[in-house]
Amino acid sequence: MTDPCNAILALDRISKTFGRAPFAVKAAQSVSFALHPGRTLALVGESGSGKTTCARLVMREYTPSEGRLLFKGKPVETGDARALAAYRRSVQMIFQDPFSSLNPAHTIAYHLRRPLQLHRRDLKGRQIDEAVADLLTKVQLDPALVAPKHPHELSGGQRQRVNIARTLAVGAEVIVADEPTSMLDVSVRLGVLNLLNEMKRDMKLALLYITHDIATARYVAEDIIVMYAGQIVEWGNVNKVIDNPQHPYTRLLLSAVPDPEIRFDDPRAQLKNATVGEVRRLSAIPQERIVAIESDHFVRQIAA
Ligand SMILES: Nc1ncnc2c1ncn2[C@@H]1O[C@H](COP(=O)(O)OP(=O)(O)OP(=O)(O)O)[C@@H](O)[C@H]1O
Repeated sequence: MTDPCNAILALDRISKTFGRAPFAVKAAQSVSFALHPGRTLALVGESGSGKTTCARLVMREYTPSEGRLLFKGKPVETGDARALAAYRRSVQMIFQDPFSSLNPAHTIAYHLRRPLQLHRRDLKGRQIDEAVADLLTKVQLDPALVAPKHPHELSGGQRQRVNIARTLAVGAEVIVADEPTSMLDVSVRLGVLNLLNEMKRDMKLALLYITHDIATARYVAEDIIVMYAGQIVEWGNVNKVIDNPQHPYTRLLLSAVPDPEIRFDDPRAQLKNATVGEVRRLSAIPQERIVAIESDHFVRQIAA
């Protein structure tokens, strides 16, 4: 997973510390992972584990305290304005709240025309309207119905599809999706995840799917990393990690997924507070040692 060969984007031992000692928060500690075209990497962890910090590092909103960010094998240098502009086009983000990133004063057509005018200068006049229609069709929205509407006239799921279309308009090769369905009705979540899956497959996009919900990771991702207190504690092939979790924190996350076969008052559904506290305490201790369970499944050793 950390092998940057064939990776479009890679984090190489990146750390990010906020504040100064003794109040410093190590939000990311020597984090390494790689994204590949046509694959999804799920980044899973509970609130405060460092997921959003990783997303912001990938988006270059944060500068790493240590480590390197590689794009197509080369370090992304802050001094090179052209390379940085190309990077910002290629690496796009979809946010949790599909409304916040759309301007309520403008139509959906306007939201898609703007990036096309900026990034597809070869397109003129009617060609731009055709490209807008094409983008909306790609995200399974009816262009005639949706293009003239304003964001408030669409459902949450439709708005998220418009946001996905915008990343395509810019020419994204990498999409960072930070909890893209958590604010949507349950009934439309699957549709948006399916769309991301199709785009990954058909357009060879590399996806970083950030979620606190380990249960959805298997649905969209080939690879997974589990994060706690800024450290990646377990990673590898998504099925191997979920079917054979080795780190107590991964087991804790999986045990918190409700089992439809077990009622909440069943003792098997109760998490033991003392155990949970101990798992968290031990998992937060920085650990260098990594154990290979298989060639595509790794776990950070836990303090004894
Ligand atoms: N700008 C900042 N300044 C100081 N501390 C920060 C900052 N951003 C994040 N942190 C701290 O870094 C740690 C990781 O936060 P982060 O937002 O990355 O976690 P997260 O897993 O994305 O959580 P959530 O799902 O709630 O967004 C937390 O302890 C948080 O308080």
